[in-house]
Amino acid sequence: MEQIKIVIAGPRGRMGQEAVKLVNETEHFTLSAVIDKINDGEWFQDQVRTYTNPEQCFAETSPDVLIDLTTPEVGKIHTKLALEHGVRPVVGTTGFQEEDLQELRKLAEEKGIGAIIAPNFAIGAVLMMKFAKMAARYFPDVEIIEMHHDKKLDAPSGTGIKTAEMIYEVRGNKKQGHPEEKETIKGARGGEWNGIHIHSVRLPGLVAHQEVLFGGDGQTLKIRHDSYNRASFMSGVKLSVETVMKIDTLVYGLENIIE
Ligand SMILES: NC(=O)c1ccc[n+]([C@@H]2O[C@H](COP(=O)([O-])OP(=O)(O)OC[C@H]3O[C@@H](n4cnc5c(N)ncnc54)[C@H](O)[C@@H]3O)[C@@H](O)[C@H]2O)c1
Ligand SMILES: O=C(O)C1=N[C@H](C(=O)O)CCC1
Repeated sequence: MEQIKIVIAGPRGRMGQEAVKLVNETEHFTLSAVIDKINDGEWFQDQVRTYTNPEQCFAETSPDVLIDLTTPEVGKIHTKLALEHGVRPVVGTTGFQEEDLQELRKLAEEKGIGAIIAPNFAIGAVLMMKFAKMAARYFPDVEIIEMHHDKKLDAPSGTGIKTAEMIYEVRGNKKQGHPEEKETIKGARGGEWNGIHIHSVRLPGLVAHQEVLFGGDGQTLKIRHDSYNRASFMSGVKLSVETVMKIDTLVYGLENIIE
């Protein structure tokens, strides 16, 4: 199998550390360099050079793929720079808006290279979203409760937003609850996107969890996924790296690349 040369941005982070392990343990993956916000020019784990300047990194190491696991603002910059340098981004970083996706898709297509932005790499989470989309056809009343560790920067989570988008595709906009309901404490009903309420819980001890709660006449349906560690995301990262080499547009969401 042909070697895929990979740069990882955010290699010291919770996800970055797992991604480094994945790349080192996968025979046809090679780590070319890492991009960090500190340690410019230093060796990373006695293995590859650290760059703080992504453009210099891409120019000097000519990788095939960038795996970005940083922060919402940094991730957007890295993804754009990667595409401009002909490097295929696999992005787990969350916080991308619709207009970011549009701009990046245009850039990927102009360059004729693939890009994958996946709010959740865990296969179980992707199935949870697909099942939620199926259920929404029969249960249009739904609320999303996403629960994450308390170091998370963005709320709602990328997964929460993606789930709402997938439900919206079949259900459309719908006002839920009492037409005259009023919040006596601001935010009590969570965030709302096209009538879908998303509640964000942040607690120490959690990793990444989500429940999609449907209600109908005399019944409820709960679809829940739990990631107990970051290894749960790595088979999705591996699949994304392999797939991004074969496509020539931007794919948003792993549900579009798994059967
Ligand atoms: N798609 C998924 O399945 C999935 C799963 C878990 C986390 N995430 C997302 O991945 C991102 C990272 O999560 P985490 O828990 O690993 O966070 P983290 O805070 O542990 O790691 C982020 C890392 O990015 C680094 N960083 C910050 N600025 C940088 C810069 N300018 N250049 C290079 N590196 C920089 C930080 O030093 C840190 O090590 C978040 O956006 C999170 O929401 C996605
Ligand atoms: O730990 C995080 O941060 C996670 N973020 C993703 C999201 O925002 O949906 C997915 C799971 C973990």
